[in-house]
Parts: sequence; structure tokens; C-alpha cells
Amino acid sequence: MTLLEARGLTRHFGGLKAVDGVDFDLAEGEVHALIGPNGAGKTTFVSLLCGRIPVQSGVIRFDGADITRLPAHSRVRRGIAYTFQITQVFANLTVFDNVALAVQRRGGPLDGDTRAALARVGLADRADQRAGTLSYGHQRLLEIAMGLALHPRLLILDEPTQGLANAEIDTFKALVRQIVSDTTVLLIEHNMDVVMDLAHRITVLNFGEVLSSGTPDAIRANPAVQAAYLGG
Ligand SMILES: Nc1ncnc2c1ncn2[C@@H]1O[C@H](COP(=O)(O)OP(=O)(O)OP(=O)(O)O)[C@@H](O)[C@H]1O
Repeated sequence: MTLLEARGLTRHFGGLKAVDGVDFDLAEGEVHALIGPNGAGKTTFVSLLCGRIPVQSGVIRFDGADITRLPAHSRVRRGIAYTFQITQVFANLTVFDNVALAVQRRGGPLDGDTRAALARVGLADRADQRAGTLSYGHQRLLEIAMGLALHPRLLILDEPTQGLANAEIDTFKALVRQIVSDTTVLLIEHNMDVVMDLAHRITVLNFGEVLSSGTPDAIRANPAVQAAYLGG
């Protein structure tokens, strides 16, 4: 089943075509990776999907409903959660309270849901620590816990492995495999090992347009993708 579809999605900044007529389909239950060179429009594209920036033209449908003009908080309520490159944790609050804020937004049982989300990402034993004192890798995991606490149907992760050590990347990969049992995942990622390991399908953006979309094997073998991005 298609969970999310975009048709003709467009966002220009002055003369710069950051996202230009993108058609995109996300199947329920998949890990879908969005890749492409720096400046290709990946962050702008997912910002349009979650309502952080307004669409200029085109349509976004989520679970069959037109969400193109809905404000971001309404999209969260419908099940779209996201974590962005810039770390979003509140440094002076405890790990527990950061996640509790997200649970509160959704209106679930505060203590139980908060602890469950922390357990999923492996941070249960750090609940009382101030978030700002966590390592960078653990702060990234905390952001994911904040997303999961919303019980999303779609979790969008923007460069989640950036700045992580190899061991932390392995933890992250295991986490995504577990998350995808009940949540669709859209992943912006530059680390091709992570992409090829996790993604069921990949969409390649280049200069704001879809260069190609397909399975990891098809993308790897595509000469245009190799030329634009994979350096083959
Ligand atoms: N608010 C903005 N105002 C003007 N230009 C912008 C704005 N946001 C993004 N851009 C430009 O739009 C283009 C696409 O940027 P975007 O961040 O979406 O690319 P990206 O594929 O996510 O890149 P990266 O991999 O480096 O994160 C870039 O040229 C960027 O400079």
C-alpha cells in the first residue's frame, strides 16, 4: 500500500530550483533512502513533506488524504514524525523529560510510553541524565526516541548517522531494522554502506529532480547515478 505520495512537488528559492516537480511514492513498511549530492534538495524535499516549509506547487497525499496545505503539527498528529540534522534535544532537560514532552504532544500514558521509547533506542538507563551531557551519538538516539514517542506511521530521519562512530552506526542499523516492523522509514543518508544495507528502495535526487528510483541493486547499476553521485 502507498503510505505517502508526492506529485509535481516544487519549491524554488528565488531562481534556485531546490525541489522541482518531484514525483515520489513511499510504500507502507519500507525503508526508503533519499540520496544525492550536497545541495540536491533532499532536506528541502522532506521539509515539504512534513510542513516545515510551504509547498509552491504540487500535491502531497498521506494515507489517501491531501495534506499539502496542512500545518506541520497537524501532520505530526496524522503520523509523520521527523528528526533533522540540527540536533533538537533540550540540553538542560533530562533524557526522560525530552521524550516525555513528545509523549505529551501525542497524549499517551506519560511514564510508560516515555520509558518504552527510551528502551527501544537503548537509553533506558540514562533517563535521569541531563540530555546535554550525553555523547553526540546518544543525543542522536534520543532524537529518534522523541520521534518514536509520537508513535508515527512514518519516521523521517535526516542524516542520522552523521558524526557517529562505527559501533554507533551498527547500533543505529539494528534500531532501524526493529523500527520498520511497525513504522515506515524515510532516510536521508550519505553513508552508502548504511543505505545499501538498510534500504528496500532508493530515490536519487539531483538538482531538485528525481534522477532515479529503484532497488539498491538497480540504483548501484545505474550509470547516471554513478556519474552524478556514486563516483563510478
Ligand atoms: N531557506 C533557503 N533559502 C535559500 N536557499 C535555500 C534554502 N534552503 C535550501 N536552499 C538551497 O536549496 C538547495 C537544496 O538544499 P538542501 O538543503 O535541500 O539540499 P540537500 O540535498 O539536503 O543537501 P545536503 O546533502 O548538503 O544536506 C541548496 O542549493 C541550498 O543552498
